[in-house]
Amino acid sequence: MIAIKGLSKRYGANEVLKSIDVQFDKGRVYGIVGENGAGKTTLFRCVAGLENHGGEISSSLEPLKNHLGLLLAEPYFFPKITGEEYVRLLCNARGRKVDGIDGRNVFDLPLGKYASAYSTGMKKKLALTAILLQGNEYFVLDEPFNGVDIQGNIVITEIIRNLKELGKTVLISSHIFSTLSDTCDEIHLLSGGRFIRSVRQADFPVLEAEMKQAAIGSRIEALGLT
Ligand SMILES: Nc1ncnc2c1ncn2[C@@H]1O[C@H](COP(=O)(O)OP(=O)(O)OP(=O)(O)O)[C@@H](O)[C@H]1O
Repeated sequence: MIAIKGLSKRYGANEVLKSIDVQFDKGRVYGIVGENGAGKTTLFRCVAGLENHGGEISSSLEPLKNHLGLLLAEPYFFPKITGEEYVRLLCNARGRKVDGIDGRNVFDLPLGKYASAYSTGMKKKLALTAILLQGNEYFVLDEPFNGVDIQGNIVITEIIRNLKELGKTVLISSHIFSTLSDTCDEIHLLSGGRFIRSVRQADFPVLEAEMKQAAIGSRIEALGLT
């Protein structure tokens, strides 16, 4: 469980998160949606302990950052480190030995090659593999499906379902509604620094319809296409 109370974050005059209160429970998958710049990544970075912020973030396993795997939307890798070395480095940081790494290479990555030379999708798969093998309890996945091939997306969807069954807590952001409705128990809509809508599975179609209506409105007519 992760409990967030009065979370606020500003960059200079830009107040990105405004006193957010929310709880993320064990064995549940949460989707975070919101338009570009709404603050999803900022929220995730705060949860992962990468940003100073107002308010409190606590968890049933402390310190939270030692049990949390963060998948960044654009993972960065130091040059001259192979995929295998990266996975081992992250696992060692948690005092975890990785045996039979080749057998656990679910995305068939070229682990002997430099990670910095991987494609965008391969980098994401590598970063995800590493946080999975770390044996985390909490997973914060910023746009995990974006840039990943169809097979990879299918595997990631199954992995998320598996994490839920194992009782892990998973937060995901995505700009593709179906990826969230396939995996999440709840979806929170972030706007103006707050969660303005929080819906459970049964109401996902309602939320999707609302967001579609708000997105399209009369914009297409305004284009005056003929
Ligand atoms: N390091 C930073 N310094 C200053 N402003 C920042 C910084 N990081 C993010 N911001 C600002 O915070 C706001 C939220 O950004 P954030 O990246 O969290 O949004 P997001 O919801 O993840 O967007 P997207 O869907 O485009 O990825 C934006 O206005 C952004 O410009």
